[in-house]
Amino acid sequence: MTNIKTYNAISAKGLNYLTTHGYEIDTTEEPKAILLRSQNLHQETIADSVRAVVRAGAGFNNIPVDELSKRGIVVFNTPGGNANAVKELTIASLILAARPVVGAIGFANETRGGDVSLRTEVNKGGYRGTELAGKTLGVIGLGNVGSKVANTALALDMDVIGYDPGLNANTAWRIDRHIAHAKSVDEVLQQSDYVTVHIPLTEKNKFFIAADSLSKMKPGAALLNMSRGGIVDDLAAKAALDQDKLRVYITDFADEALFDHPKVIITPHIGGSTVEAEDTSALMAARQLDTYLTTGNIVNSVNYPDINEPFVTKYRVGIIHENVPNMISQISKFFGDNGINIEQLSNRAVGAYAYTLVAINDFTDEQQAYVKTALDEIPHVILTRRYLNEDY
Ligand SMILES: NC(=O)C1=CN([C@@H]2O[C@H](COP(=O)(O)OP(=O)(O)OC[C@H]3O[C@@H](n4cnc5c(N)ncnc54)[C@H](O)[C@@H]3O)[C@@H](O)[C@H]2O)C=CC1
Ligand SMILES: O=C(O)CCC(=O)C(=O)O
Repeated sequence: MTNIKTYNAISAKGLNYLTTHGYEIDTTEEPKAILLRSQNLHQETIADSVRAVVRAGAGFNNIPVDELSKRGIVVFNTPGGNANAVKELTIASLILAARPVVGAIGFANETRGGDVSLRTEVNKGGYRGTELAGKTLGVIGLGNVGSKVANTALALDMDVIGYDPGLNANTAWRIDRHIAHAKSVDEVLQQSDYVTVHIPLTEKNKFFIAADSLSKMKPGAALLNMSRGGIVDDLAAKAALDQDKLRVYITDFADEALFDHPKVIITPHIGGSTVEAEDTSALMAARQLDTYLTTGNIVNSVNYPDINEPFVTKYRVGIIHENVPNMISQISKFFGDNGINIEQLSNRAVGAYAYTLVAINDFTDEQQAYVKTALDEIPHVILTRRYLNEDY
């Protein structure tokens, strides 16, 4: 039985997939993998037995990716699995930023007793809002979430301007042609009545929206942060609200500094909390994990290159190594020197790391035992795993 350690409430869809594929869940003993949502893994000890960590979700700033990469542990996420849920909360937040719905609900509840209808009709003037139609929405980060938010805002008759220097040929097509592409963040900040950020929390993106950027925003603009605490400098946002520069700040990340502020709406990190998003993300996570542990194929890794090839031989050896010259020739020479014929060899690199997947048919028990230890002796090899094709 292969043990998977889980953290957080993982949807039964994902857990059932794993149990029906022969895994045991939530056993802390020698786990082969970890499946989690927002648990802070930076504070956990990760067992030597772990070969993969899967984040059922998009953001992976809660995972010590650099440390795990050095140990040969593949880290996955589930891109797009919860994007629609975050899009819908962002659209709801846009409406909450335009119309004082939260205050109006409170007011309606306070009018109980006496002639309720008269009391609401006479006093409702304080709850007048504005319309989104005709206003400009600036979207920073046009990935899975941001592209959906931008496209949907067009349907609300907003003008939309987006900024994402990381777009490529595969991701750019998702964005409606009516969305203006800004060349700089400043362009977005200066032109938008509403600014929404949909970028990952990385070293570079820490306090991406701080005092300087807030000062470039249109007076009376609204700011939305459904991405992560730490991407917006909350203290700077609070100061901008207090100085009437920013009209409203809506964030999905609670912060002591923001509680009870009349111009702030806080939700408790519920962007991805829908039944559909939790099911989709957990199922994606479970499938990616099972695929890696049984075939060596890597899909949606955030620290190693993806290799996804049909498993048509009896065996495979997956070799995680540093991205340095001469690795492929050393690996193929190793197999040749040990009389093992390579049917296919796939290799890809990303950043400092590379992955080589070697497909084999004739592989004696003796050769397998030797490869398991000796391959790791090649300098710059981090970890090797052998895969058996049960269907061969
Ligand atoms: N509130 C919640 O429950 C959820 C929050 N999130 C957060 O939202 C973030 C985005 O999610 P996805 O769209 O699914 O990720 P994604 O990876 O599909 O898209 C992120 C985009 O941001 C762009 N980007 C990165 N740095 C940038 C910068 N400095 N300026 C402009 N663009 C930049 C990238 O090029 C990429 O296109 C996640 O990293 C996560 O932190 C995601 C899902 C749920
Ligand atoms: O509901 C969750 O697991 C958090 C979702 C999230 O923040 C993410 O996917 O990045």
